Order: sequence, then structure tokens, then C-alpha cells
Amino acid sequence: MSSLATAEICDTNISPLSSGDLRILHPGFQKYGQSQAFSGPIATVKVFEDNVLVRELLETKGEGRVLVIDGGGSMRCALVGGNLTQLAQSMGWSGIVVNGCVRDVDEINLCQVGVRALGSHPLRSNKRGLGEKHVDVYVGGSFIRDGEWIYADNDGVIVSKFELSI
Ligand SMILES: O=C([O-])CC(=O)C(=O)O
Repeated sequence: MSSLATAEICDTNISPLSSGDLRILHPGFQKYGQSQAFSGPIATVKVFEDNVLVRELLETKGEGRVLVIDGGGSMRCALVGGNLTQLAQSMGWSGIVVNGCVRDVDEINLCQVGVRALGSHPLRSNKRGLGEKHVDVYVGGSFIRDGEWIYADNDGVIVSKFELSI
């Protein structure tokens, strides 16, 4: 799916950038998956080294949404792998942004879903089911709210309070 270019968004939205209605995530996310650019309404989930809630959300209809996972930046295991990315694709999610790690990178890279994460880690996460869905999260130096919009491309990742149009 084509998406508004993040540089264009920045050039044409100076005042929402200063008001905080638009937030640019800090650079440093690695890019995985076939989709270089993706956007959509956000679903949030906050977990720590446990991906049961991530799976629960990805088992629901994505309808073009992007799952933003605040994994607390943990570099000790992966919250998303090839199976969950396949699931996301088949359920119609457009992207997954992880404040944490992924694994099965070669499998993820075959999927159409756009994936951003801090890095890769071979260890799977715990399966206790701890965490919270649809809560405010803090990812890439910005607060992100369930239902806000996200725009990601090769230049960066932007979160907007409202859907943006050209
Ligand atoms: O199931 C997990 O914990 C993550 C994973 O490896 C996958 O999505 O394939």
C-alpha cells in the first residue's frame, strides 16, 4: 500500500509538529519485511519480554492497522518472529513497530507487512500473558496513543493524532 512520504509530511505540517499533534520517532529502528512504506491507525500493546498479548492482537482483524508494541526496549528476547508476522499478514495488518526485538528475520523479510524493531534476537519471549492492550505507550521518544495514526518509510516514522491527507 502506498503511503504519504514522511519528509513531505514534515514539510507541510510545521505547526502540528510544534504542537505535538505530530511526533517524529527517534531514528534507530531497523527495517524488516517487504514493505518499505506503510501507514495506518495504531493499536498499542505494552508488554515486557512476553508476547502472548501480541499474538492475541494479531489474531484479530488488522483492517490496515499498525501494531505498536512497547516492549520496554528489551534486548534480551524477541517479541515477534516469522509466525506472528505471517499471522499479521493474513489478518490484514499493515505494519508492526516494536520497541524491542524480532527474530526469524529471513522469514519476516519474505512478508509484505512492514516491520520496524530495535534489532534481532534469537531467543523467544516468555508466554505468561502479562501486559496491557490499547494503553498509552512510550516508543522512540514519543508518547503514542491507541487510535492515532502512524506513517513509516525509509526516512523515518511519524505518529499523528489525526489521519493525514495529501
Ligand atoms: O512465537 C514467538 O514467540 C515468536 C516467534 O518465534 C514467531 O512469531 O515465529
